[in-house]
Amino acid sequence: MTSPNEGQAGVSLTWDESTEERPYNVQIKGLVAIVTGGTKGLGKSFVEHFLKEHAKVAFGGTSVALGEQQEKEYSKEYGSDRVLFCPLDVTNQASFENIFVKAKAKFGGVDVLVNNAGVGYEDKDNWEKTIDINFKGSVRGQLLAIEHMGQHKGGRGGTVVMISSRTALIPGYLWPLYSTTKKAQLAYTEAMGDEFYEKHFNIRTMSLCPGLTDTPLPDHQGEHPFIPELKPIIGNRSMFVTRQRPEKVSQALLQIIRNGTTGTTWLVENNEPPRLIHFYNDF
Ligand SMILES: NC(=O)C1=CN([C@@H]2O[C@H](COP(=O)(O)OP(=O)(O)OC[C@H]3O[C@@H](n4cnc5c(N)ncnc54)[C@H](O)[C@@H]3O)[C@@H](O)[C@H]2O)C=CC1
Ligand SMILES: CCCCCC(=O)/C=C/C=C\C/C=C\C/C=C\CCCC(=O)O
Repeated sequence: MTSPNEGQAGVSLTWDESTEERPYNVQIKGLVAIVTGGTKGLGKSFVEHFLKEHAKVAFGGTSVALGEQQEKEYSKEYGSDRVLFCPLDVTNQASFENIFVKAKAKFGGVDVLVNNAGVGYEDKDNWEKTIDINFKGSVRGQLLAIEHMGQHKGGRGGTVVMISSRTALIPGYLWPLYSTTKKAQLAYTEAMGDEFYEKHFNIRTMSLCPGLTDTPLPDHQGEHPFIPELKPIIGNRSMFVTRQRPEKVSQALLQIIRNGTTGTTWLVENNEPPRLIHFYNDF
């Protein structure tokens, strides 16, 4: 049986179909990764970890001046042949397709998509952005990955990682819609992670669910996201939770890209190593 990693840089494996084990051992060095929302927070940390591990990275985001500045800095440190910034809005099909096209033109192919861009709006003026970016943006990314990475279209196959959230597993009352989009993204990923798709496209799809992490995103804690009158009630409570360091999530990301099986869901919280989540024990 052909390996799911066949064609990815530095990888040539076979597997035994009679077992459930998939001997993934993907090398990060030499891979070409796309990271969405890559200029800040977790995305920035992912970009830097890929570069440190000798991968090539196309990163995109809506903060164009910041992204261009970072591209210059990374080029100096890691070489201009290993990094590319593209303005990217994951809600826009042409914009999202552009980063695949540019990455393939510069690097010769794409091996990994990290669907990281995400927001947490819950208020009456902005809530639809949370669905458009977190859920619809992730679906758009998955479909583009199949189109541009799938071996049925001449791609070399690869890996999609959805950055979901602990709140997809245990929804929080402070972020009901955000939790919902993350749960929807998780359900979609589980289905797209079926071996059926892996066999057709040679693409693994997995979810990584971080717990609270030290980035700009959770900074509205202490204020209710859509009912300001609740601020005094929730303020103290939310401050008890320690935010983990972004590099712990990046290390988890690299670990599951190296060894994770398609369709799996991983929780990374409290600065601990990633933990495989087993669903459906009661079914
Ligand atoms: N920080 C946390 O506690 C946790 C974060 N996450 C998830 O991690 C991911 C990254 O979040 P953080 O780094 O924490 O947040 P962040 O706010 O620091 O970064 C989000 C990034 O997404 C970009 N972005 C927003 N809208 C976009 C769009 N339409 N197109 C392209 N890029 C866009 C932003 O410009 C920013 O660079 C999100 O999906 C978030 O839901 C998951 C669990 C915990
Ligand atoms: C958009 C808001 C940021 C969402 C952060 C996220 O994705 C993951 C958070 C993980 C853990 C949060 C845990 C506790 C937060 C502390 C207090 C809130 C209480 C929520 C509750 O009890 O339901």
